[in-house]
Amino acid sequence: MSHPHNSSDLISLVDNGPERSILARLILPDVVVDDDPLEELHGLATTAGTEVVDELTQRRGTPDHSTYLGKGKVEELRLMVERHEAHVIFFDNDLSPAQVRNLEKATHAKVIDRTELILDIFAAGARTHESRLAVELAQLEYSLPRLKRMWTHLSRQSMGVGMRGPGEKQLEVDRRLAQKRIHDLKVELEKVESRRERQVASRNEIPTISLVGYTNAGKSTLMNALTGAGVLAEDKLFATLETRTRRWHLPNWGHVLLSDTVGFIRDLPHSLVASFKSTLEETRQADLLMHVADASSPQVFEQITAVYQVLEELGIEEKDTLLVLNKIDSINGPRTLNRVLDRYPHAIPVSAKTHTGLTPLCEAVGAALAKEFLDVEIDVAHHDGKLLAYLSAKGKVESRDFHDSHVTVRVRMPAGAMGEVHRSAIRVVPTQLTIRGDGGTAEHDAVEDDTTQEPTGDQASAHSSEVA
Ligand SMILES: Nc1nc2c(ncn2[C@@H]2O[C@H](COP(=O)(O)OP(=O)(O)OP(=O)(O)O)[C@@H](O)[C@H]2O)c(=O)[nH]1
Ligand SMILES: [Mg+2]
Repeated sequence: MSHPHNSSDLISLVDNGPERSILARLILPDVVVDDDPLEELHGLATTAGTEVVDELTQRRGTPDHSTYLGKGKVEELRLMVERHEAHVIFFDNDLSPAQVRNLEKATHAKVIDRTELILDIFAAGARTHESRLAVELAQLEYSLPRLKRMWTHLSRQSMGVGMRGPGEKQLEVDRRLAQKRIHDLKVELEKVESRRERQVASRNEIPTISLVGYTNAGKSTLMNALTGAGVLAEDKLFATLETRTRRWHLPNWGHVLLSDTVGFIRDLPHSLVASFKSTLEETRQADLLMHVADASSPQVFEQITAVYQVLEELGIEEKDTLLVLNKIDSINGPRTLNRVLDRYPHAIPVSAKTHTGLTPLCEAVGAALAKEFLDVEIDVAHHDGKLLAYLSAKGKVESRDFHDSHVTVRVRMPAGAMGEVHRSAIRVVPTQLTIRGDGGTAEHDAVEDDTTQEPTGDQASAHSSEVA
């Protein structure tokens, strides 16, 4: 037995190499797949830190009741596990607790379904108090009906830091305790949510734009290209798990706030979407969404649809949205791009990497904001303190000129707040404001002021500069 991995459990615990994983997917008849139906799962498996050693797919009318895949395929999986000494099998599908148990018994490997894998990635990447609460809640809600512990990596166990979210604790707590913890987490998250809601709302005089999109579409790269911010952008799924808001000087417009946030994925676990509500507060309150899609992906249409589905689930699909087709530098031939533009003629092609198309993008953002905000000169009676306060609260006041009978206020107002202005003002005239800068020299000042957003761990340095 010379193979280093042909060893007892004890030795494999001190083996710090990546866990070996096998990918599996059942393709049901109504599912359209391209040449590589396991590409996304492969990305998830490597993001989770495992080494993919083999893969298997099966087309079938319905899943098998007890083992999800058919008997022959389960036997194939068992042989693969044996041959590669694999630790874990990832399924691109969601499995019932009984199916997981039966598959684990038949293959002698850990079986992780798609939801659990995504939860694991979020748990490993969560850096802030807020996102940790959200992930722990989602993991507990997933594991409660199963009363199982979440998957932990061998390497992490051996390093003594194997706990992700509820992790080992889950084994010890009974159902009642888990329910109590879920209750407490919900209460805590509600507090965080309402604090965040107030905080984001307090910046409402500055137009806010939120980047949304499928994971790995290039949102963070675009944020960096537009604002010069140094947010983390990586070729891995869910590189961003928290919201970062930066000041962005939009040419011919002035300062706006740009938020980069967590990416979406198809079949994103519902519990996760719900618990990420506070992390997505900037997106919920944004004046405009920039939906970034990877135009070079063969799955671009499915990904765009998946993003709209998650937005709908969050109740924010009604917003003004600009579709941005990113990565046009890596599209082979204009036909692929035209195929997307045929379906989405108003989309804006860019490359965040080579900075192509950023000028038309800025123009489109300015035009979209112009529909939402008005630059106006308003004459207000001296005694109308209420209206003066309203203008300061809702708009961005540029100047006040005091005259004998009235005050002339030059202000940028959200279109939706103009009703009250027209009711009380002496006179309202549209103007073209010259928006002044904010005094700062850097165009990418961070605006985050949330004390709960304390980065910890190995990404601390990447994030610390953003807490203002
Ligand atoms: N070729 C090409 N690659 C790009 C472009 N924009 C981003 N990328 C690459 O795509 C990968 C993902 O980029 P990110 O900016 O991290 O994507 P994201 O949407 O923020 O991803 P998550 O935060 O993980 O959801 C990185 O490897 C980038 O270098 C582009 O315009 N062209
Ligand atoms: Mg990102």
